[in-house]
Amino acid sequence: KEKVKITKEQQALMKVVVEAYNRHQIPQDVAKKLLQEQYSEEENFLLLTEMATSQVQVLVEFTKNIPGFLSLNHEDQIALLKGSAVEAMFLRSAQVFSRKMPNGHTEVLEERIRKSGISEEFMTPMFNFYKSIGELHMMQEEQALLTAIAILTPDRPYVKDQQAVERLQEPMLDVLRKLCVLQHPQEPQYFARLLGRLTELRTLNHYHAEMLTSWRMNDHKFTPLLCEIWDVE
Ligand SMILES: O=C(NC1CCCCC1)[C@H]([C@@H]1CCCCO1)n1c(-c2ccc(Cl)cc2)nc2cc(F)c(Cl)cc21
Repeated sequence: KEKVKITKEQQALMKVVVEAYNRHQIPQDVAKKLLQEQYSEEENFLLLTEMATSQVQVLVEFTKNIPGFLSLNHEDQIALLKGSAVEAMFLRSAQVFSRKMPNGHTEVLEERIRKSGISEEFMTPMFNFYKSIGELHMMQEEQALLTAIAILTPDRPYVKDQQAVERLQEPMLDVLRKLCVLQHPQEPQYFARLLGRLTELRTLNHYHAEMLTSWRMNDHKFTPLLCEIWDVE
């Protein structure tokens, strides 16, 4: 049985990505806000657009710290950010939802989100994803690497030099694979399950614009940054 070993370079790569991920947290805790009180549909929509806007800014800062990203062709940097921003937002929402909370808090959180104004039809796919992320009990290293791997997806629309993106994504996949083997020796399929979540994330991509425009309220206002990043307005 070959001994899996993380090399010095891979340790260094992981350290850079995890530190960048932890440095760029979402400012105020949206879960705490939602647990404190029940907001109206308009207030929930405003909360989401504010949180999502600040998350995009955080995502850009995180991405700039991914080794090699700033050496990519500039149009490709934009294409990768635009292509992954919604997935990163759902991935972060799933991680927030899956955090260990005092008894009953997750149920309150789920209830508040179900009543926040999102159309019924999107609840099942969204919460199925949140629960499948929760079942993985991901470590922060795995969360950071998975987010970096999602950003460095070579086949996003409009990416010209896909090979250059693959050359950045592969080392991340290698170190994540080794980390999964070392941290979850009883679960040989754990790495494959993690990557399977990225496939599930892409399906949420299809829904996100409709989730927003079908929010139970009139006159949906988006920030200019969200209009850029999300296919709305
Ligand atoms: O603000 C949210 N998420 C931010 C986004 C940036 C990163 C941090 C988390 C939303 C809030 C939920 C209440 C209604 C207003 O939206 N949200 C979504 C969500 C995301 C996309 C759509 Cl279209 C619909 C709902 N899922 C969440 C799961 C959670 F656990 C928590 Cl705490 C909040 C969550």
